[in-house]
Amino acid sequence: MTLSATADSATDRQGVAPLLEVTDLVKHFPVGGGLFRKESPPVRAVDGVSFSIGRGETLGLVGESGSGKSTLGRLVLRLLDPTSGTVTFDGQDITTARQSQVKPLRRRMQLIFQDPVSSFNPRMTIEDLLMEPMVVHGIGTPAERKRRCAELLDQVGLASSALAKYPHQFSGGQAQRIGIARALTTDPDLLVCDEAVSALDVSIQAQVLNLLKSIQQEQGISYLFIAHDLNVVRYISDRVCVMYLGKLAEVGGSDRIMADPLHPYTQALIRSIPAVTASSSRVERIPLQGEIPNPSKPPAGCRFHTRCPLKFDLCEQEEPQLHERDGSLTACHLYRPEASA
Ligand SMILES: Nc1ncnc2c1ncn2[C@@H]1O[C@H](COP(=O)(O)OP(=O)(O)OP(=O)(O)O)[C@@H](O)[C@H]1O
Repeated sequence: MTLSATADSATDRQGVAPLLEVTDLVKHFPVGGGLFRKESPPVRAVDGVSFSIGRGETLGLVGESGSGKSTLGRLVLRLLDPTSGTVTFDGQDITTARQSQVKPLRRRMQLIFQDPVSSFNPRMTIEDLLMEPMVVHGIGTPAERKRRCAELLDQVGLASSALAKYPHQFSGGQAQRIGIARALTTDPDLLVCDEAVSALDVSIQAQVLNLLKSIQQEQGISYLFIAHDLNVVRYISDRVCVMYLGKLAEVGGSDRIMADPLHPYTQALIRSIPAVTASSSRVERIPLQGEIPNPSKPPAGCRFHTRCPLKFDLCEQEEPQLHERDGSLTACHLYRPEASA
């Protein structure tokens, strides 16, 4: 049986419609061209991806640099227009909606990214920065907005004295807390966290991840949590999508993916995580061999076959579909139903 990634959707697990449903999403970026130059094949950044996110669920999205994670996150927020496919948010197709229809939805979907300070106007105080989204979306009276700024800073663990300061006066971890507070100003249902803790020290990472978890418990927000670090993704996610060169390689519960990865790419990602062995205190890791191929000219058949230690003839000829196996979905010919029959 071949299934789309929505087959293990939040609808099945929770009995209610998922908050977000992504179906066959494609984003190709045109390259080159011009008056005298031949147009090159487009960059196939996202190439037919389907998944869903339930209410209050965290879906992790992991893969090497260049696998298409950020593009996917921006498509979900309609910061980019897709080449084809649909994104449905709370029952509404946002891919075909006009920008005027998207604006009220955007209030309910916010982005947290790696370097919040670079997006902040350095001449604005933290209070002004927190006020801004509320003003743009017409939320509250000036007095209510002021009160909300102080509440939000408290929620993210910062003193209200921070309101009068400027972005450069904060450490990386504090700046990310401000980024989270700013994202919460519009009371969103979905946060897309794009490498939100990647630039932080490990101990600070854990504090910010715990903050995100506690906010989720209090407010029931859903997260699409994007990171290249599988350890970080595992810590915060209920389910994990493993992405390779614009496609999903594997989708499953985060504990299952870590304990029993099926796809050779997921296995290689896990082996590349630094680990302390029992016999020595040395950190050992087996880095992934080879480079991720050019997304303008992805390999035929399975996109991972050029780096896969388990490849066989079919892998070079036929593109594997996502198949259900042990409660997960895996796009690998090793697990096609005929292979196990
Ligand atoms: N605007 C664009 N125009 C052309 N190519 C793009 C554009 N944005 C992204 N790409 C390309 O699309 C591919 C996927 O990029 P994307 O940033 O989504 O990957 P990623 O997995 O998030 O990697 P990283 O962690 O390095 O950001 C890359 O080859 C990238 O160069």
